[in-house]
Amino acid sequence: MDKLMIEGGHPLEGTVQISGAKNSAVALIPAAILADSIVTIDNLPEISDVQLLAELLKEIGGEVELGTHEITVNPATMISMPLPNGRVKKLRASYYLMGAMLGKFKKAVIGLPGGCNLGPRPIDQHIKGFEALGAQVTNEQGAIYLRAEELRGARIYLDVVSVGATINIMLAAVRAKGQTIIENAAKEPEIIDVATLLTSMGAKIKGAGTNVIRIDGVDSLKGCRHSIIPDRIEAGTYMILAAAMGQKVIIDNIIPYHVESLIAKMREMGVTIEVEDDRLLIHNSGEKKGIDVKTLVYPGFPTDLQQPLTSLLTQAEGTSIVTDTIYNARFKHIDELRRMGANVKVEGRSAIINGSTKLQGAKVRASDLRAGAALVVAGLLADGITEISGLEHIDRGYANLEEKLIGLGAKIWREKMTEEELDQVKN
Ligand SMILES: CC(=O)N[C@H]1[C@@H](OP(=O)(O)OP(=O)(O)OC[C@H]2O[C@@H](n3ccc(=O)[nH]c3=O)[C@H](O)[C@@H]2O)O[C@H](CO)[C@@H](O)[C@@H]1O
Ligand SMILES: C=C(OP(=O)(O)O)C(=O)O
Repeated sequence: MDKLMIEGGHPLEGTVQISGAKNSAVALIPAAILADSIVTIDNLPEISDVQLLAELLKEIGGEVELGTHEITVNPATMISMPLPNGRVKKLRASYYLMGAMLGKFKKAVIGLPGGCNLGPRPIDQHIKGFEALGAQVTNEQGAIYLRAEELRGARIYLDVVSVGATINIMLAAVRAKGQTIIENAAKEPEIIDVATLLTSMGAKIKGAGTNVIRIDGVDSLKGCRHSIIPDRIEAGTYMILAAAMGQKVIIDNIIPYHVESLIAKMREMGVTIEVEDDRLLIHNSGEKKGIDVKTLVYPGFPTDLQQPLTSLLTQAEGTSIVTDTIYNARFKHIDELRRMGANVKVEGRSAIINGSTKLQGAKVRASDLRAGAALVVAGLLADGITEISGLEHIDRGYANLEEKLIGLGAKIWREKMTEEELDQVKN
């Protein structure tokens, strides 16, 4: 097992290319199950969630070729094999196998998903949607059993705005008889991306990206080629890194509109940002002001950027308050930031950050994906060496992290953990 080593204090300069979106890729790959012929997806991020999904599609008999930036899936030989545990627990997005396999085979057995531990992450709205479409759903010993004689379109109102439930219901509904209407749907760009792929496959979907999505079911779906949208959360992470340590950093291959909420909040802090067609230029503008941030569903400020932003706010003058309205336990990075000298406390769903504080390198642990990103930001800011363990979380969502950061001038590398360190992680 490796740890990430960062020698802090080196300024960043240059251009970073943003990869395809994790949260699109992990839905698009299961969506390929629904086709009758070959689906090719490009601009694929090199992350472990993608590798796991490729393996899961092979487990159900798919012919899958995973290249560096492209995946080809031939679903013709797939069968509805049960996937009760193993790989499904290693990522959140394995829940999309439920919608896709229910749509295609009218039956599926899938273990409960894993993913970042951010407090309770129920899937009741997914199940409510599948049941409304006519499926019988039971939870037996940690696996969800889904079965339907036939799927029939239905009107489904989501009690909670959920990205996963919106996409999962869409995946099943494209093969249902008649019309499905999802009300109070989530509006994230990744939902539009999935709808675009499904439409290229022959699905009839209107309203993706708004809070009402209408789907007219079709009898079959064909293969196609699709290119994934840029990862707005990876882009946001590099924007934060640039504001923390950059001289002049260009964040390239993005859709600036997708990161508007972060641009607005960073400008409020006093960061200078120039917006161009598909890139942003971030200049180091010296002193930063503390701000208050509340995470919301899209187009509000994304919860997935809350943790890395907290690290940047340790460098802002005055008090900042970061409130997460989406998850109730997304502050596991705060203890680690405190270890590095940050003046932060958690009260309920808010982190209260007093700055600015000089951070010191320390041995810290990433408890989840974006906690890892927060520690990378802190490590680049800190004096001395920071050692980050828990890299399996970071690798779920950041493609070629060290390569990209070294390209900007950072001093960052991986080292094997010692026996003693491995023992500490196990205990
Ligand atoms: C793979 C993927 O795309 N992950 C993203 C997705 O996660 P995920 O799809 O799991 O997140 P949701 O949008 O579903 O969750 C939003 C909120 O709704 C609650 N909820 C959700 C479903 C449900 O059936 N019942 C329920 O109560 C959740 O506990 C959470 O409080 O959206 C989150 C919110 O933008 C992001 O943080 C994750 O990066
Ligand atoms: C929470 C996240 O991922 P997941 O839903 O896959 O656990 C994330 O990407 O920040």
